[in-house]
Amino acid sequence: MTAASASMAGLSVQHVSKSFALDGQAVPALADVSLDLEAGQFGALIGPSGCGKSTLLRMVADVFAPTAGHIAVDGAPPKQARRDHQIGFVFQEATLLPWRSVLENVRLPLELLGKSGYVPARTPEELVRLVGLSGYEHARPSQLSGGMQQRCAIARALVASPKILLLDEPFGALDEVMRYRMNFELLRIRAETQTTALMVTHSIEEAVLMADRIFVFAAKPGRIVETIDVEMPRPRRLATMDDPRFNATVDRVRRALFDQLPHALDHETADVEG
Ligand SMILES: Nc1ncnc2c1ncn2[C@@H]1O[C@H](COP(=O)(O)OP(=O)(O)OP(=O)(O)O)[C@@H](O)[C@H]1O
Repeated sequence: MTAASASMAGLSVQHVSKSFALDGQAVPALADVSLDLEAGQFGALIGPSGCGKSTLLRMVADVFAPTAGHIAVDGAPPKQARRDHQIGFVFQEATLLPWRSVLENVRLPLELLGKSGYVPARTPEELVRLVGLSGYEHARPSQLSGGMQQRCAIARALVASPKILLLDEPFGALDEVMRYRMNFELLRIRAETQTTALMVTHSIEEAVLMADRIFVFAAKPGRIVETIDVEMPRPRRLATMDDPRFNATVDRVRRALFDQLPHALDHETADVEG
């Protein structure tokens, strides 16, 4: 990739490896991972537990550095992107401050920024409306459902107008109907903000519904075994899931995931069938 195209990119991960020290040994968590997203694209990471999906997200967020390789967020190293508040992060748990109202939680990153004169692209009030929490501005997190808490967390992640939104199984704790509702809400919010997004999920359907590009991981060491472009028009709706291309893509992702474990699955089937 040239310097010019790198600066156009939403996210560039090039030959990234990560090892953790365990009992004095370096244990590889990720090996030679490369992926690209154009600005405004939605990427999904899917793979077995422990294959390093969260580790990759945390390196993009500059929680820690890769052992080898390069990451660029909108052309900048993660450290600089984080300092410039270009990274928004949403976790599986909403991690809201319980003593603060919805609006005060959304406003928090701006207060931490402490930059007088910083004018956000959208005010906290606008973001609360955008995520569908009008009327709940002054509610405490304990007065909200799990889905509403995640809406609040998404608004908080967007308040400093990040270039990239990182989502680590954001709807994993929600029931299935609420998860689909939140999927469509997130698609709508992202379409309005045009933020690049990278989401970890364990749901194949969720990955296909949301993403432009799916990165299928294998474990030990964590690596990408297949990159699948989702050729489905936007906006995506419930009817998108009836489209034959949706099911064809789900099958393709499932094959890429299960090809890693054919013997384990045969064994399971044999057990179930007695
Ligand atoms: N801070 C850390 N120190 C040591 N090892 C770590 C650390 N973070 C992650 N690991 C190890 O790296 C590997 C990948 O973990 P990671 O949480 O990234 O996987 P994951 O794919 O997100 O898993 P899951 O789907 O279960 O959330 C695991 O073996 C884990 O034990």
